[in-house]
Amino acid sequence: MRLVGLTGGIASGKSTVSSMFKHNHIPVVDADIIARDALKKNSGGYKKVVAAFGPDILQDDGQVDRLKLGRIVFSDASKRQLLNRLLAPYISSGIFLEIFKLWIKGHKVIVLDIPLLFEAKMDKWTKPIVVVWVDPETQLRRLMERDNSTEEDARNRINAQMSLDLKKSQADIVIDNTGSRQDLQERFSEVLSQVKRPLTWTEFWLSRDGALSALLGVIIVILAGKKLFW
Ligand SMILES: CC(C)(COP(=O)(O)OP(=O)(O)OC[C@H]1O[C@@H](n2cnc3c(N)ncnc32)[C@H](O)[C@@H]1O)[C@@H](O)C(=O)NCCC(=O)NCCS
Ligand SMILES: Nc1ncnc2c1ncn2[C@@H]1O[C@H](COP(=O)(O)OP(=O)(O)OP(=O)(O)O)[C@@H](O)[C@H]1O
Repeated sequence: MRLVGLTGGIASGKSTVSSMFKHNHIPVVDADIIARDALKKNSGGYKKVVAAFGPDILQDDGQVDRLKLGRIVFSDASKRQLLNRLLAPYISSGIFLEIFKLWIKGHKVIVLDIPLLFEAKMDKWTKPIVVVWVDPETQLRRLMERDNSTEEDARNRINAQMSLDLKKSQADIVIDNTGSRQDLQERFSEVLSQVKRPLTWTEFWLSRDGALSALLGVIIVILAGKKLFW
């Protein structure tokens, strides 16, 4: 099984690229969705975060006010580290559960869309690592346009992550998303052929079909041994 790491900076275009993989029938595990579920009312993560940050982060309906919590953690590194520490067990277990579900279904290539792939040290589980890169001005502009946020909020979120250039330097594959959507689509097509190339033997044995083949082989050897020696 091939676990492809997909990461980048906030608003660099990960979700846009992620939807292109889904459109090409490659399953995607989206860490942002898992992190969102971990904060849903009355979940384990919710209880820990409310206990740590207090009821002021809640809306009238009892759900977490994500904009308010975002303003708190993206302007204070220690509070962001606290939030990350509280949610990390729920996010990583949620990611591995989703991978297992897809492995059982026999998927051979799975994309992990994880914004904090390097920060959470999950890059060691993935190969190749695809980094969606944009220049700082484009990133800031797109983030402010998409979220209708102030420049200060947008800069706080951008600065809360590892430098995008540093992530780019650690990538196996870089998608430069500073151009148009058409440019992105063309670059994605090149990346897709690399991601879909045949599995290596190691990746095959890690897939469901490989594990079943190995199990069948062991059973045949045992049965053949019984017939010959017993
Ligand atoms: C602080 C929260 C509530 C703000 O929610 P909001 O809906 O405004 O933002 P959203 O969740 O869509 O995140 C938008 C982007 O912010 C960035 N981001 C999210 N969390 C973090 C973080 N802890 N550190 C740095 N960047 C982050 C990512 O690029 C993400 O794609 C939310 O981001 C959160 O719960 N973050 C902690 C969980 C986490 O680490 N998620 C990233 C999973 S790898
Ligand atoms: N090539 C492009 N040209 C113009 N706009 C783009 C391009 N690629 C992405 N966008 C827009 O930029 C914004 C950010 O893209 P996207 O949401 O995919 O980033 P992201 O990396 O998933 O962000 P986050 O980290 O917040 O999840 C979106 O509004 C998206 O529509």
